[in-house]
Amino acid sequence: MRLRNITGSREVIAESPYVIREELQAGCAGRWKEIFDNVNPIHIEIGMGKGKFIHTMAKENPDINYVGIEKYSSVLLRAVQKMEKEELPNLKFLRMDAEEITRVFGPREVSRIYLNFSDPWPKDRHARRRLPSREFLARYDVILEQNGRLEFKTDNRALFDFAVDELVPAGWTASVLTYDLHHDEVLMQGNVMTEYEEKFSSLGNPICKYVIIRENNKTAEL
Ligand SMILES: C[S@@+](CC[C@H](N)C(=O)[O-])C[C@H]1O[C@@H](n2cnc3c(N)ncnc32)[C@H](O)[C@@H]1O
Repeated sequence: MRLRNITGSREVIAESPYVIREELQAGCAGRWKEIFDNVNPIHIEIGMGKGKFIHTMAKENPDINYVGIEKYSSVLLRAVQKMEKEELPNLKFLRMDAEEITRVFGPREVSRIYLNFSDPWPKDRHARRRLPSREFLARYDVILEQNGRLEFKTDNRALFDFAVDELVPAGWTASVLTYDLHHDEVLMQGNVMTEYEEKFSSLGNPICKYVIIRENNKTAEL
């Protein structure tokens, strides 16, 4: 998702108490419990778009800290605007490219990562930009705690097949996998719909999902 560039979006974002300013991001690694002022688990969504999913999750789960990550300020602006009448101390946003994620989160600092309807980057030469690619899995390996969890859902079957194929070379194994989430009574329990999920499921597209519990990540051996 890339909205037309909105003049002033960077300035509005910088003023929001929900957004960690870009010049402060590198100083967050290893300090997230201090930032939230509690020891609750940290769950992050990478590529949050306009933020419906993470906003709902933060409201429903006050004992979990949420960090939403979005690359484009024009998109993040929409999430920030929704927060103007809200008070959610367990939610923060970062405007950044997730390629830099190990700069902003320390080893084992994150309990759960959500990838929802990630951009497909259909050209082969762009495969490493896909958020469930092996290059990104290696980054997630560093920041996820032992027994941390990665959840990925999409309606794009080609991207999902790619994501599943990337698991073995990265040394990961899916604990749960479905090609039709919305017809799976068990997995649908507690499912929070994202903006893209609402849009594409209403068109009749089946939603694929995998869940991974990461038992033997590299940082777990530190
Ligand atoms: C297709 S949208 C999905 C939005 C939302 N997760 C949903 O399901 O409705 C993907 C979002 O991921 C963001 N994104 C893509 N690559 C990213 C990256 N490397 N770092 C941070 N955000 C990224 C895009 O800007 C876009 O807003």
